[in-house]
Order: sequence, then structure tokens, then C-alpha cells
Amino acid sequence: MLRITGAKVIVSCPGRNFVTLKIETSDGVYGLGDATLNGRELSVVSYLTDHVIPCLIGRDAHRIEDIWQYLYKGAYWRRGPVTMSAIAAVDTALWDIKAKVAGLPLYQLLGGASREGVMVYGHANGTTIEETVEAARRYQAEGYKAIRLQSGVPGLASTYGVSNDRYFYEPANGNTPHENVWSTEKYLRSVPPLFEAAREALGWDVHLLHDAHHRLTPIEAGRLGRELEPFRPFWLEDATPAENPDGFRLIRQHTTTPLAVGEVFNSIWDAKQLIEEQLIDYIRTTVVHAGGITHLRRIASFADLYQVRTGCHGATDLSPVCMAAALHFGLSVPNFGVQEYMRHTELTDQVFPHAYTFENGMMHPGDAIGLGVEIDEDLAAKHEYKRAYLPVNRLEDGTMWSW
Ligand SMILES: O=C(O)[C@@H](O)[C@@H](O)[C@H](O)[C@H](O)CO
Ligand SMILES: [Mg+2]
Repeated sequence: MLRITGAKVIVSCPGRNFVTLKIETSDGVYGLGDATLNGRELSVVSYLTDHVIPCLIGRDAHRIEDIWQYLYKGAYWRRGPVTMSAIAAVDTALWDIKAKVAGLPLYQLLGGASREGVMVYGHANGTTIEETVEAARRYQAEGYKAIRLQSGVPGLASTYGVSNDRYFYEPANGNTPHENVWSTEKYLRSVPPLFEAAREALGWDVHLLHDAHHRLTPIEAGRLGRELEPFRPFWLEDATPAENPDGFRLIRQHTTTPLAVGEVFNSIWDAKQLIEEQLIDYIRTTVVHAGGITHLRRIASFADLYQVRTGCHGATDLSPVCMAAALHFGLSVPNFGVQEYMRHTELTDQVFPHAYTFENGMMHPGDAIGLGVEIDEDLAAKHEYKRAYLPVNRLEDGTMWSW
């Protein structure tokens, strides 16, 4: 038995907030798990510290599945982003420990490599089509095989996904939420010309992606998907809010553009209908928000039955600990599709030194034992938590809207 002797939550803000769980064991091996829930970070800190950690001490760190079930079924209150992020952190840390004890990189325990590397997509954005296409060209020159295109919408002051920085788009900031203004009509006019210009400039040997960020109705999404078809997008992401999965059936009736959804999902139950009715092509659930490696494997195995592939969320609010876990998972899972990769800042990378690498559009988790990611606790302690919110979205007449 490998006893859990201690666990602590490390909150740090090296440019943005991260919550990291560190679990220690009787033979000195420790493991890390990401528990960051963007804009609601401290709720998971409390869930872990006040409610989960006291139940972990003394348990056998090797019993990953049993601990997962204990935290999930045992809480009585199932699912939800706070619960599932906390369980994810415990689960990830336990896999890190098990792989370290085995003396193997985690992906070897998950069945070994199913491919040479993990294809990632980068974010090209700009305030105009020209700027966005120019940014995409730079990604292509750096070897990216898949690029997400988000451009400013003429007539709207600010839009999600668009920043002037080359790499670092950061959605959460401000002591109170920033307010964006939205017009579906203006947006819908702006996306097809963006894709047309991008295909003309970049050719056809690169995958192009787009995120609608839950702001369309199903019929609007169907129209956008259809208008993008000539430009062969890899996927249209979060076309409509997925609380009502039936909405995706309506989109499907109107377009063959592949659909991706699930970055806000936290369990297999959120994805079940979408997967079994083949209403989506890519499932975006990720390690930190969907119950860790144990639960993500379950979702992926289920999705594989229906030829739905993975496309894990990988924005900057998913820490390098999550990124490492995602890469071990992505390298080994049979039905891998693509992995999102938004680079972290240099300071974040200093706080979380890691073995994973990027080369020519592909990433690899590296061959360090465990997850292959560390936390520099002294440096982390120098950067205190700073409240930050995701933005909100309103229609031009002031109505609150999805974002
Ligand atoms: O596709 C994506 O990366 C996103 O939709 C994110 O920017 C998302 O809004 C943030 O990660 C939320 O924390
Ligand atoms: Mg998204």
C-alpha cells in the first residue's frame, strides 16, 4: 500500500490564475493535478481543502478508480464543474504518482503511443481579415498543421477570441467582467469571407477551425456551417449552447461541416446523447474539467464506438499540468482528433517546468517519468492570486447573451 500522507492546494498567478493540487505519499513520491476553473478558481480550492483532502489522507494512492468512485458517488451531489475539477485534480495527481512509481512516462501506462505525436491547433486572430490571415500565415510558417481563425467583426467594438498579441489571447481579466457587444447578423456576414481569404492565402494543406462560442441558434449555426462548406473547415466549435443536445440535430440537417463541442462539459452524461446520436464529430471535454484521466478515457472509449474523435480544450487557463496530462492522453487514445494549444507565457512555463515539446505542428509529452511536469513552489508563491473574470456578452440593445 502506498499511503497518501498529505495533500495541498497551490494557488498562483504567474500572469493568470492557476490552482494546482499536490498529493504526497509515504514513500516520498508526489503527484500533481490541475484544478483551475477559470473565473471561479477559489470555489475549487475550498472544495478540495475543506471537503476532499481530509478524506484522502491514509488512502492507498494506487487505488485510482476506487478513489474516483469514492469522491464521485460518495459526495452524493454529483457532477458540476466544481466537483469534477476537484476530482480531476486528485485523479491526475494519482496517475502521476502511479507512473512515477512504475518508472514510466504516463502514456506508457495508458497503453503506449498510438501515434508519433499529437497534432495541435494554434490560434490566429486579428481585428481584420487581413490581420487574421497574416497571423495564420505565421503559424503555417512555424509548422502548424491546424489553425483556428477568429477575426474582429466589423461594427462590433470587441469580440471574444481576438487580441492584438501574437500568441497570448487571455479571456479572463478585470476586477469585474468585461462586457462585449454582440450582433449575430454582423458576425454571420464576417466569417465566410474570412475563410475564403484564408484558403486563398494558405492553400488546402492546412486544417482551418473556428469557434462560434455558443452564440448562435441552431438554425443560424446550420446556415454558417453550410456557407463554410466550400472552404472545408476542420470543425465549427460550440455552434450553439449544448444544454439542449437536440439543437445539434437541427444543425446536422443543414450542414456537413464537422461539429465540435464540450469544453464546458464535465461528465459523460453531458456528452452521451450527442455522441450516440452522432450529432457531433469531436468531443472537447478535457482532463481538468471532466473528472481527470480516468473519466476522460471513459468518454473517449464511448465516443470511439460512434467514430467521434477527441479535440480537447487547451486554452491558457488549462495549466501546464493539464496540458501534460492531455498530451499523454492524446498520444495514447485510439480515437484522437486534435489538441488545442494556446501557448503559456514564459513566466507560467517557469513556474511549471515541463518535458513536453512542440515541433512542426506536433506535440509530444516527453519521456520523463510520470506526467513530466513540476511546480516551482517558491516562484509560485511570489505570484499571488488575483481575481479575474471571463467577459459577458450583450446584444446591441443590452440583452444578456451567451458567450
Ligand atoms: O476554445 C477555446 O479555447 C475557448 O472557448 C476558451 O477561450 C474559453 O473561452 C476559455 O478557456 C474559458 O475559460
Ligand atoms: Mg472554445
